Amino acid sequence: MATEDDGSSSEQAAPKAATPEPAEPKEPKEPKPKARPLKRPEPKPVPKGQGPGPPRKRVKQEVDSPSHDPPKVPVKARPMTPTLPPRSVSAKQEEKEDSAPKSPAKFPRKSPPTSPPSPPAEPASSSWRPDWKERDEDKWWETDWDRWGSWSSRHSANSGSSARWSSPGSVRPWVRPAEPSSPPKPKQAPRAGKGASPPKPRNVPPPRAGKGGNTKGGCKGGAMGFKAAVQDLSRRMRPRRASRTPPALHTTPPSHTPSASPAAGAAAVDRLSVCQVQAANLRQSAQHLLVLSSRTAKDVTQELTRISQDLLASAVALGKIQTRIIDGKAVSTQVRAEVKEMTEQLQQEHGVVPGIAMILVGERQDSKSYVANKTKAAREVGFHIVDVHLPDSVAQEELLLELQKVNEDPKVHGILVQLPLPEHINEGAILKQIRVDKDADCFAAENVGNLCLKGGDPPLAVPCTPAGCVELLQRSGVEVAGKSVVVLGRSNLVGMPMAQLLLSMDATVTVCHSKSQDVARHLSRADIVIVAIGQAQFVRGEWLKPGCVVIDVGINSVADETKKSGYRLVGDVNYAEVLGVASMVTPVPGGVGPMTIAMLLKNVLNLARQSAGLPRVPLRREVPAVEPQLA
Ligand SMILES: Nc1nc2c(c(=O)[nH]1)N[C@@H](CN(C=O)c1ccc(C(=O)N[C@@H](CCC(=O)O)C(=O)O)cc1)CN2
Repeated sequence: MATEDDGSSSEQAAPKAATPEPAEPKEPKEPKPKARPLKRPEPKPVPKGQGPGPPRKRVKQEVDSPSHDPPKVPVKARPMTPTLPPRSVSAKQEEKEDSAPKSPAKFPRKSPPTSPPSPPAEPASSSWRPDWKERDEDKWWETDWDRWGSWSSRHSANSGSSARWSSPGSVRPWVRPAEPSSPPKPKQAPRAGKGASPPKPRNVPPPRAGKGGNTKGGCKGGAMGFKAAVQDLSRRMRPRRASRTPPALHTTPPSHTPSASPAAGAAAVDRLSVCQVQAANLRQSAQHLLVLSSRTAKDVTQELTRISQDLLASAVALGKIQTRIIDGKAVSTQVRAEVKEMTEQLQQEHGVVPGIAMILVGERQDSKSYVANKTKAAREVGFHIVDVHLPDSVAQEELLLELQKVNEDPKVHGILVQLPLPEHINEGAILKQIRVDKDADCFAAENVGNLCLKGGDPPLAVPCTPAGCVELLQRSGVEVAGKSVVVLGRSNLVGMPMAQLLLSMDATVTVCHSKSQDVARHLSRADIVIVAIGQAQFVRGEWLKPGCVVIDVGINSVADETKKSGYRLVGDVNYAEVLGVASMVTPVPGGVGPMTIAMLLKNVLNLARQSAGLPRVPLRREVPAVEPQLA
């Protein structure tokens, strides 16, 4: 895709200076589970410290016209300081929210329990479904502000794929706890050689009268056809030479080596075993469906969903899930190209050039690098740029004065104060002074409030990183409405607004944080997982529900002697383990990070449009839903 220098690759960005109180990546103390053989060496936590760059004495305020001057902070100027590796972006936020020291036990590294407590009874779908049918026009994400409606429904589904998830019969059930099985009873073994549960036979619930008065043993609209089909499925699933005791799933993933060696032979047996268990499970599922055919369509749909989950688990065990890598760099390039086009149009048709003020305080290498990349990206799309760089030692009043200037500058439509600010500056007091209609990051209380309010005004901008995550999901064809989403982290920058955004898109959102119990259990039920906790490679593959979508917001450095810099960037998710389990994952670097910058540009464009009385541009392109891919 694009080769343009967007500052999003690890080559382009400068190493990030550490903060005085760095968040150490908390690596597991427990031994790793036996099965999924991971050759990845444990990264050593890197000592972090404050970047030693001499504080600048000058106050720089430069006005940059589009496509003229080179960046004020050269992108390639990145002193490689192995002892000053980039620190986690989200860690700092998490530090701020929880003053108490974190204990690794708060995010325990352990397998999801095989028998979690029974889920609460699912509410009748009609009583809790959002009023999406009436509110097709309220999907603010892809509509003009003028058509703004209830915040709760503004993302509501109006597409076929959404309806699929919202219809009464297709409400995705909770992942069931393990239940005592009836024969054939395969010996249970961890998924893909790890602690998770393989498909398990379920107890058949006693038949009951179906809703809608259909008590005669049939779903509405063709029970006999369905029954016959299930019988046929059951017959076809029956093993030709059924073994009395189905073999257990093996604890190692099947090998793909040619079958000449004894090891390959053993691997083939492994694969055969897995297939046999899978067939046994399917056969039992079909039998179960036979019983369920006397029940309601909802029961049957739930059972079908469970079967598909079991199939996904089997696919994981067989090494058959192909995890799609969501290319944030490519998507961000696309978004920036769209912003550029719309900027040109805005200038031609209305004579408005979007203007952004970037306020950077201090000499943190990471902040300097991000601001340099933002400046470069803003220049590329044709924005007017005001670049303010203040020394570390700047007084709060002086910073406020600079802020006042850009607040009053009519050429500036969006203001960005790069975070974090030095310790002696009251961050909240500064952010409060940004004019709400120039709040490019959606930090202002009014904008944050509107993000949360049902039926309130729309926020004038959307928080950049969460908006980037949503954009990645949408452009990857991932439907959010009705899905179970777990957000790990509750920072003001990512976790909190992310959860609100997803809630407004009709997701069922669970927020886990440093005080949450049994994070793995929450994760094992999530269709979509968004991780922003600032702990290197914290989320394990075995915790995840097969086929889920993983968005990794973390940026952490770990020591890597093979690199010239002495470190490399990793996310909050154990990427290697997630491959083959999740249906999609964002990499680090090259995932969410570049989207943060692209969405900032989009925010500023929209602020400029709104300042001219124009509606904001749609944030979304319709894309077909993507199902998990099997190899
Ligand atoms: N005012 C703000 N401050 C901060 C924000 C923010 O959204 N507004 N977010 C973060 C930092 N950030 C943007 O400012 C940011 C972080 C990471 C990236 C990025 O492109 N990362 C690359 C890797 C970069 C590297 O090699 O170091 C990637 O993930 O691929 C962009 C922006 C805190 N402050």
